[in-house]
Amino acid sequence: MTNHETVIKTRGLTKRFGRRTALDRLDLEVPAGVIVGYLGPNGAGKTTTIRLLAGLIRPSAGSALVFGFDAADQYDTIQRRIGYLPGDFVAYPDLTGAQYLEYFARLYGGVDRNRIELLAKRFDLDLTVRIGTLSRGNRQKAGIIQAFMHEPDLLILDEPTAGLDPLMQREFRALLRETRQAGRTVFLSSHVLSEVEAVADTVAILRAGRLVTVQSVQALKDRARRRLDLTFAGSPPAGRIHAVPGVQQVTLDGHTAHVAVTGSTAELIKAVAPYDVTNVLSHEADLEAVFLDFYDDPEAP
Ligand SMILES: Nc1ncnc2c1ncn2[C@@H]1O[C@H](COP(=O)(O)OP(=O)(O)OP(=O)(O)O)[C@@H](O)[C@H]1O
Repeated sequence: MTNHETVIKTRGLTKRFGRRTALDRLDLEVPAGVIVGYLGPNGAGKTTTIRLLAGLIRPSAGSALVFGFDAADQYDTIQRRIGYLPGDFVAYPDLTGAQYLEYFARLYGGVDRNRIELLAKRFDLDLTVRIGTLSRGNRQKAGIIQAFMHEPDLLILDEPTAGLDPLMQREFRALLRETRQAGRTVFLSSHVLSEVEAVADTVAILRAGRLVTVQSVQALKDRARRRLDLTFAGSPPAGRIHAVPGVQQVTLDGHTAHVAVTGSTAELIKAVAPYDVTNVLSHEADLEAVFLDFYDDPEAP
């Protein structure tokens, strides 16, 4: 597979449930080898999109192509190349983890048993325990192994880290990075911004069934406001700081200037360098605020 391939391509993809439009004319393209985070408030249509891509439901209008095949009509052709993790994953309670994975391995036309065992070890999952008696997090691990074990070219993951403890989330992120490294593609939905920010190349934001924006994580960070506390030996050069492009706000507190700036902070640092700066404290970019702007529906009552 070349890295220029378009893995997912939707055109006017629409899903209605009765009179409710869960997904409204989605146009989305995902190239090979990237991790896309699919974000949106509750009920935005994330799960609906994922189920359309996984061929589980049919669109009311428009189309979803995966590897150039129609996700609804030609799913059998692409099934082995896809790893799918459903969101509300309550599967086969009477099977042990091993039996459950064996069942899927047969569906995928065979999977290297060593790979299953390696993944189970990596995620610290006991495969001899019945799925029904596993904790939520451990059940999620079984689902993750099921999605990754046949090394599919595309992973479609609905809230993959739900229920995982921080250690396992870290392991999962490492697995995602390895997956991208291998040139494979990941489409994952999430509510957790920090988690998407940590792994995704691109974020797509959905609101009330409509795609609001698709941006690189870097572009979002550039948009975000950053706060810097600059402390000077003497009085802060407030006028000079104000004049720097991107500076939004300057508040003085003794020898310290609290500065809010959008985009790069390089210009600001350059501008104050000739003054006697004794300390610089940089706070994390406030991505959350950028997202809330996108989430906020100006047309809502
Ligand atoms: N099978 C269904 N029948 C009727 N309505 C549905 C069905 N599935 C989804 N919906 C509706 O479609 C809309 C989108 O739901 P969806 O589950 O895709 O949202 P989501 O973004 O995944 O939400 P969440 O973050 O809460 O999981 C919601 O209003 C939901 O009630």
